[in-house]
Amino acid sequence: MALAYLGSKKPNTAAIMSSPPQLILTQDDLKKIAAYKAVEFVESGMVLGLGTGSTAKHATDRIGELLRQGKLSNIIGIPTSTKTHEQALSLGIPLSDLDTHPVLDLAIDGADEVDPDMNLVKGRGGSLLREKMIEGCCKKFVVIVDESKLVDYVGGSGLAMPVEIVPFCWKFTAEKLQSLFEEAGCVAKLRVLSGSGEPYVTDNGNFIVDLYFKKDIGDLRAAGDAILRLAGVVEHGMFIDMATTLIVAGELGVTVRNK
Ligand SMILES: O=C[C@H](O)[C@H](O)[C@H](O)COP(=O)(O)O
Repeated sequence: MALAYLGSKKPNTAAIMSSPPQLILTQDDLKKIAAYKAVEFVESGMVLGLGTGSTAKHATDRIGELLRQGKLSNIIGIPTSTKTHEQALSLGIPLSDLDTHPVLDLAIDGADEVDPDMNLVKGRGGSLLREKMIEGCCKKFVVIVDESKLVDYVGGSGLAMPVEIVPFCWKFTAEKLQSLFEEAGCVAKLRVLSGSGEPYVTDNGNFIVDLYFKKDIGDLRAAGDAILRLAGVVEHGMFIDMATTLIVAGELGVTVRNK
């Protein structure tokens, strides 16, 4: 059956009525489809990295459901944020941390952007540091996205590439970050809360500076190293060569790609 992806648009009911029967899927449906596909990789006894965000939430819900149904057992989850920690607790998923389980079998998480080489931008939900620590310790890292996340190059969506920084003299660090990528027309903005305008504070007590690029920044490893060399930077949201499997749900169905 053909899958019609309407994103957040309202369905055009007249068009639907006059065309062959189609299954109308929202963007959230696609996220759920990708998430459920990823959970097929989960086996009993695994230590699992539990991602953060609206896509990863579906995967964690599904793991909780399979545990309740007795279809999975002896799972240990390592959550990538306090939000996911709370979700997993509410689902009865046994939890641990990297101190106790420094090697994970599998992690499942969403992404904000995925480039053709499966490099990612993550952290628009603010969880990039814990995600990078945990997903860097996994034997297998399954990334789940709807097709809107696919880009030609990192930063290609025109949306943020987040960098976690210490609060101390954040303007200084933000300016340094912006000038690093002057040639790419970079604009650095401190992430603030929409209501109060106060700085957004991560689970680790840090701030986030969002970098917006007008052009391709080129060599991602060089860019990442330059960012990390700046005192005041904690971590950046480029996940370079970390994903081992990419699951994309889109208009034409689901694709699974391994690296
Ligand atoms: O900090 C947030 C994480 O990196 C998310 O995995 C990422 O922002 C994607 O989130 P969503 O699935 O909600 O688009």
